[in-house]
Amino acid sequence: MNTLTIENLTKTYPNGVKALNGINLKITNGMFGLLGANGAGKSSLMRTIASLQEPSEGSIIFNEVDIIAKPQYVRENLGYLPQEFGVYPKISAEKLLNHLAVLKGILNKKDRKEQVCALLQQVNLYQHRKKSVYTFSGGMRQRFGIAQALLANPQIIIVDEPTAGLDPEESNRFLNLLSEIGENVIVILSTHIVEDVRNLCPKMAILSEGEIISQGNPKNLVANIEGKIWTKIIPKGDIDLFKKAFNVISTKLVSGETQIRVLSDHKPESGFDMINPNLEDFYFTTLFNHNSKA
Ligand SMILES: Nc1ncnc2c1ncn2[C@@H]1O[C@H](COP(=O)(O)OP(=O)(O)OP(=O)(O)O)[C@@H](O)[C@H]1O
Repeated sequence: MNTLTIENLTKTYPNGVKALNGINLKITNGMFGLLGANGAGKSSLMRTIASLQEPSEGSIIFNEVDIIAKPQYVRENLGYLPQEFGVYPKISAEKLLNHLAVLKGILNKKDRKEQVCALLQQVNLYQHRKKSVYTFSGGMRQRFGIAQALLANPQIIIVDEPTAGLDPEESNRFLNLLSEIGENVIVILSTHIVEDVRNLCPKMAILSEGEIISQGNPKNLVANIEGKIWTKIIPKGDIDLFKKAFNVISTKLVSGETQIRVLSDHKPESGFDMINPNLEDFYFTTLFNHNSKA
């Protein structure tokens, strides 16, 4: 069993932005979802775990090794798919993966060839192996990204916002691939897409303004708000009135009509219907409660 223990992790950038503020997390094998809005600090946390930057305070222990003191240990065991992969050189996918495998320390030519071939097959890019990644679609690039992250059998895999910008079909394909990676390694999926976490992750945390404001099993978390989420279609111009009168956690357009969702222990007023909450409702409720405390 792999274990990643993060304690009191804080990151303040040189410009004074405190992107992480006292993060505590314990992550074991399986898929862990890290959910947060843009700017919440997800990439900062992922980069710090991947030892691409040092924290200002706190500790990260991976399998009993202090990886801030010994970043090499996590680097040897890590597969990382960053949010931005940068510019791809104009060489074939196969050559590029082979090159990345050398960088990952797979020096035996036969082993390397076997791994590159197996990974290209696993991510369904084998038939495109002679094409340059530069010519790939967004979904194909992300699948290539997973192939490079899986080189050298990593024990911890970090994928940062992997489905952003993918169309639904490509996104599904990518998530299916991710779910096949297995339960024997730690996979951290950082995303702002609630649906991705709901479908894939037995454990999750919500990050907001550099702090973990909730964590647990998605189903158990949603159970906490059962019977407390109410919905109503309202005239668009009345949003502010409802926001003043009730705990409006979210506003959505549904078939051109404005639907609000309200957090309340009892029916707010006539015209409201109780709904079965989903993870998105829990996410918005958590943000709402956090912001009203602030
Ligand atoms: N290198 C940096 N120098 C200064 N500030 C930074 C740096 N990187 C991130 N930030 C700031 O830290 C905060 C958290 O950013 P971060 O990229 O970690 O969030 P995120 O949740 O990954 O959001 P996004 O999905 O938009 O990247 C933001 O206010 C961002 O502007």
